Amino acid sequence: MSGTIIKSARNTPNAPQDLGPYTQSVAFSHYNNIAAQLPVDPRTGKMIEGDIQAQARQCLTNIQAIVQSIGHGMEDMVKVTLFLADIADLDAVNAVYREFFPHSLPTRTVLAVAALPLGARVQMDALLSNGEGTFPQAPCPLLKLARNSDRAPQDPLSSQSVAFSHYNNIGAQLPMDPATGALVDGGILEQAAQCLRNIKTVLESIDVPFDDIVKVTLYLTNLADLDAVNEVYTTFFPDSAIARAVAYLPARSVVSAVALPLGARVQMDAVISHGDGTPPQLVEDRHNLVIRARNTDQAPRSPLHSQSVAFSHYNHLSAQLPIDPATGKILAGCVKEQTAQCLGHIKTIVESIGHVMDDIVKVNIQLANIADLADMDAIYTQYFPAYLPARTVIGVSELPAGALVQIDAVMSNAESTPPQV
Ligand SMILES: CC(=[NH2+])C(=O)[O-]
Repeated sequence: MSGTIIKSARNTPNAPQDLGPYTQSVAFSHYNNIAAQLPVDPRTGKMIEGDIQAQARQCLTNIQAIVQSIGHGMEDMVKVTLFLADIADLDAVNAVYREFFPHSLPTRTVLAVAALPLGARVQMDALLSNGEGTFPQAPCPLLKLARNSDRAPQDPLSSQSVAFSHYNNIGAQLPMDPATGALVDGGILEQAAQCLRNIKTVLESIDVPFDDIVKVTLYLTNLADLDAVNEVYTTFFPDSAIARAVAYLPARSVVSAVALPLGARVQMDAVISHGDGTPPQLVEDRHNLVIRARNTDQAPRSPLHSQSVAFSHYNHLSAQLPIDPATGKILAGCVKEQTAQCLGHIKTIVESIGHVMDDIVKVNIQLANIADLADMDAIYTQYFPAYLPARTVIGVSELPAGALVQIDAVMSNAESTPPQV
């Protein structure tokens, strides 16, 4: 599809530019993907001195500088993901976070991870609404819709769902009972079921079917819980008779967190197709909504997710582990070989649906050892020689079967799926 897609990849000197091979913001269609921001002062290119609040303020100042450099404001934010080195820092970060979102709260996902680049204590990435669009969309005034329901857990610092254009974003749902505001009793099975029930409740509150989910990210504090979570997951997906008939499963990524808010063992966030859109799309468009889930035998298949799920002008790719196609097992090799294997799978999936790597707008990378970052980058840049997507890198405590790296991606989808407006 290269050549028909016009992405807008932009950098400003008012935010850090040279911390890795990424573009600060990559806009396509009605969304703009903001690369993870570290607490680095753009004037020195170095981590700032200071406590966790100073670090949080610098991350948000960098995001604000990027957003303002492209004519937007923080009120246009749809989603923020907040990565902490220590979950105990959350209250301190929240106090700063609130200052940057006085009026309109994006959805939010919070997790503590094993390590962040440069030894930072905090990092944040973001998704921005992009009403002006990129070619082939014409600029038009669009409304962002942030909605909350009393029937799902309330979070004073996150909207439950923020819809814009043809997508809706659901903030991370903890296994919280909305009636008590506390975690549900029980173990991982009960917690996983409550996360999914909360997502379902949020969707019902805005009259959106569960199978309109295109991507789910699971955050687990212990990967040994994954089989139990999957057991519950498959009782929720597919949901409707139509989705069961085609065995529809959203794209999916699993992230190993060191800790989650409230001491939860699991949380989940989701990206939703939004057939009715926000104005000027028509509610009637919902009836023509097409979600295109695709798999190729040339890349690892899973009974738990589709390799790629396209809707409207975006396509979501499931996280790719460095699975060796010859053995079906994690490639026995160093991080460079494993990175090439993950990106090789992504390239195969991308090409199987008629796209090229340059159509990718955002990449998320999990490293088992953050010290592998430079080696991973050495391979990464070979896959993006001409243009660099926005990007987020985290160090995780664990990856399945001892893998060293896992990578997922979001891709522009200029051909679109109906409704085409
Ligand atoms: C710092 C960052 N966003 C990256 O991808 O290396």
